Amino acid sequence: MNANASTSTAGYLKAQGVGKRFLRNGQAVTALEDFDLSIAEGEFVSIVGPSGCGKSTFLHMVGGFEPRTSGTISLAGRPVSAPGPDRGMLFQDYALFPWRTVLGNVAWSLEVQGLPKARRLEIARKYIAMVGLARFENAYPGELSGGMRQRVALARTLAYEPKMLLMDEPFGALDAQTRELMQEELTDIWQQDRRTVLFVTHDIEEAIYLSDRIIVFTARPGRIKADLRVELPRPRGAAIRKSPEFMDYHARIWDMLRDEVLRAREGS
Ligand SMILES: Nc1ncnc2c1ncn2[C@@H]1O[C@H](COP(=O)(O)OP(=O)(O)OP(=O)(O)O)[C@@H](O)[C@H]1O
Repeated sequence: MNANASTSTAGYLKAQGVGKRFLRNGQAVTALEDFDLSIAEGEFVSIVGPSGCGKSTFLHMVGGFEPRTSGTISLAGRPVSAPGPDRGMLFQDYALFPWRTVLGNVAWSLEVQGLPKARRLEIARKYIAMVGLARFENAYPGELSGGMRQRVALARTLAYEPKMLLMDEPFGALDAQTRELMQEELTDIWQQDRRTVLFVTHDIEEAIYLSDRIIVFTARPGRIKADLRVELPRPRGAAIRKSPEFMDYHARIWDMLRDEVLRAREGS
């Protein structure tokens, strides 16, 4: 993917002065305040932070699902004001249609775009194969494990080829072993076309394993406490998790996060 001529690669996704206030029981809750973030095209960026610091709120604003109270967000030079096919969202709950097969679920987003049937099936099959489910294209979600369902959801999001993937704790509901395997599959898939990704997680290890950059949020209102580049080589095999460099990143990030988690607890 090439950078749009009118956009510097560093500012592919650009958030400036973003703020969000909610009203809860008549009281204003400031989730984010004067928040700036710039992401380059093709970067895999994770956000970690204490519970309630505004991570999901930010992701939903980038997705165009949540209106901002202040500030601007643009993607590839275009202002973000509503959801669009240039951004693909993936959540913890797969939100698959139980009455559709794997193929039917993945082809659905292409149906919405009005693609002819033969083309829809061709693209859907390509992404189903990419997530390793070619043998299951006629299975229904109820016949699949949680990890397989999340792979279907990933294939469905990839199938409409968004410029940017927005992932909110996508592996949060999976058991530890499946989660680790899904992380490995996601990096393999990501390496094929290096789409821009913004990934929210509570799991420091997951963030280090997947990311080029990790943004550590403060307790609410969320601000950037640290912006760390992960200088681990790619491709990253499972063994990298045991390397001293990996453990050093883990210790540094947990040190920064611990204070914020404590602050968030005191404030809640
Ligand atoms: N629709 C809403 N109405 C009122 N308050 C909200 C709403 N959505 C989020 N909030 C509040 O905004 C703050 C940030 O929420 P958000 O879900 O973005 O946090 P988070 O960092 O993603 O948390 P977690 O890690 O627990 O998912 C929280 O205090 C939350 O209660």
